[in-house]
Amino acid sequence: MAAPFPDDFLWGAATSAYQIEGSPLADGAGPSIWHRFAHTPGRVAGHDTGDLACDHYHRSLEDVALMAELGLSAYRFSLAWGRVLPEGRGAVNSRGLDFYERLVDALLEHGIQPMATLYHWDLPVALHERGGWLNPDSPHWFAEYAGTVFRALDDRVPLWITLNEPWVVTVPGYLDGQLAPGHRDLFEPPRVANHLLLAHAEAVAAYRALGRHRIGLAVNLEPQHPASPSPADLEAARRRDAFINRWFLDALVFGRYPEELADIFGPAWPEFSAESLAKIRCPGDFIGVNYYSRGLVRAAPEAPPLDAIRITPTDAELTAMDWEVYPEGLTETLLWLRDRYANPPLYITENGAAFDDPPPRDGLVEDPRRVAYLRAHIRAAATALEQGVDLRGYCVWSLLDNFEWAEGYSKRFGLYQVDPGDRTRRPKTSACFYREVIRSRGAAV
Ligand SMILES: N#[N+]C[C@@H]1[C@@H](O)[C@H](O)[C@@H](O)[C@@H]2O[C@H]12
Repeated sequence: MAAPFPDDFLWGAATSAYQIEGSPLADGAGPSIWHRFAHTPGRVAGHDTGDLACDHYHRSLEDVALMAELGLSAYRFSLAWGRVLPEGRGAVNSRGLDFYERLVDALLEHGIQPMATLYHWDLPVALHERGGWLNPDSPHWFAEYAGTVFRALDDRVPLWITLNEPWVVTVPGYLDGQLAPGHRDLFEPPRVANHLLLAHAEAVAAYRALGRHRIGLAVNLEPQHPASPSPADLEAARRRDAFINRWFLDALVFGRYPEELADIFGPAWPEFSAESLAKIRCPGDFIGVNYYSRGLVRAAPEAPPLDAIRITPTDAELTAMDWEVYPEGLTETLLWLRDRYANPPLYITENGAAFDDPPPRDGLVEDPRRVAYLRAHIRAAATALEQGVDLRGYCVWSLLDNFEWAEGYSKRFGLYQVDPGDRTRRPKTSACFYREVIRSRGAAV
């Protein structure tokens, strides 16, 4: 196929600190809520923790060499807040910053653009004990942390993401309790979400003070399709679209929350002042899109507060996460962003799939289903590009099999398999496929 991807299109892979680094308390680092959550019995499958993970903290240069072999032009990673500021505020841990400076310098030496995420869910415990994202001071804490990192790295990091998936921080973290900090409360999520948006805005302001212009926020998006044409299912899909797709982006771009949220949360939805709404209006310089699948939605009065649930289709291919393989939903999502938010610059900051990969044979792991998934989704991205979407990059989730949050190490998204024993990295055929895609600038899909 003719490759619509421009020569400066960024081909990347993505990871996050707690999921790959290991050594969460090494060299003066302070514990995060994920360190505490993973060490709480019953919270993570198989009692897995991020204590070792992929041991990236000691193998980062080896991993940069793998990225160079792939021919990546970008690498998206996150910084562990507690490595930089062990108490979340105040004293800087220079050994923590040194780790990230070495990583960034190695990436640049290999011609790989660093794309740094400031927050990928690992809030320092010291701040959580002060109320965490429920505390009205949390945006100021985040801006202090962001400013510390900008001053140390902004001369070498061209692309910044403030928050990864604030919706996941808010809903699994504070509404249904599946992820750290594991709260289950109807009144906390609206306040947490508002503080996250204020934190994003304060970090962007700190960044602008440096005179730079390539900062955004990464959101999880999935088109919501009614399971049937019934009015109840149509209404349920609309509500879930507001709840997942529009909650944060409408706030960032328009300075207002979708009206459905007041219906969904009822008395738990606060009255936000015009001043507060004006402060969260901060679209940044691009939108990061994390896309995995769509939502097939039916009305569910038995599932408050949304009264809608995502169902698993019986006649579709599913990943190991029981997510439908639905590449056309990526095109739909990118076109929706183009039309709703006036064609903003976009990066696909995560796209990938978990499958139950076989053991390696002669040092290679055969993963044809992941190859097919990536091929179909890169093609879907190309279709959106050809329709005028300002798409500037694509990152596979993930470079390495890693700690998949509450699923532990049971779900594997990597281009490289990580040996559960000695953490040896072994390429999968999807890594070979992606290397060819990058070499051909997308023509090989
Ligand atoms: N689940 N899943 C895979 C992947 C997760 O590993 C990332 O940390 C998140 O940003 C996002 O949820 C997507």
